[in-house]
Amino acid sequence: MTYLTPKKVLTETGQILGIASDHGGLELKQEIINHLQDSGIKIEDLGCYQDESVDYPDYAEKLTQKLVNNEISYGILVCGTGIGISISANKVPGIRAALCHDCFSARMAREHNDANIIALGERIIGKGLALEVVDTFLNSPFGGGRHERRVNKITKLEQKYS
Ligand SMILES: O=C[C@H](O)[C@H](O)[C@H](O)COP(=O)(O)O
Repeated sequence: MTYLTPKKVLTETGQILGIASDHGGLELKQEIINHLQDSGIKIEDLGCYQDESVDYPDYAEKLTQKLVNNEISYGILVCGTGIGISISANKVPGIRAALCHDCFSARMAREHNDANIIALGERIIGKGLALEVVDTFLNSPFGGGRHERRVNKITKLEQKYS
């Protein structure tokens, strides 16, 4: 079985990519939105919209709810480190949020883990690399095969402990 990249899914079907951040990720969120503007991908910005201090679990929830309701197909989350917002997102069944600050991790997150969200930390990564990491995530298909068996086991763990 061959799998499509997130970018192909999003551009060929018109499905939506969600993006959200807390105040610590606000600037990088905007840079990512600007970068993807001419990519043919429809983006929904779920906030935050101002630099006043907010709580990252609230924005992880806004985005993950849309994903589990099939209103968006993939997501990008940004906070200061990417840690809090990815931990929060991964509490939601069906979410596989991968914190990635390099292109190899971004590719593996898709190929091996079928991640549906990439998380980044604005206080950790520069804009140039962050945009390449996002592009790598969007252009990497799931590998299937042995990885599918393992991803199915992640789902089983969620079912067992929820
Ligand atoms: O993991 C958490 C994130 O990095 C937050 O963006 C960070 O904790 C916010 O910190 P502060 O309230 O000091 O801006």
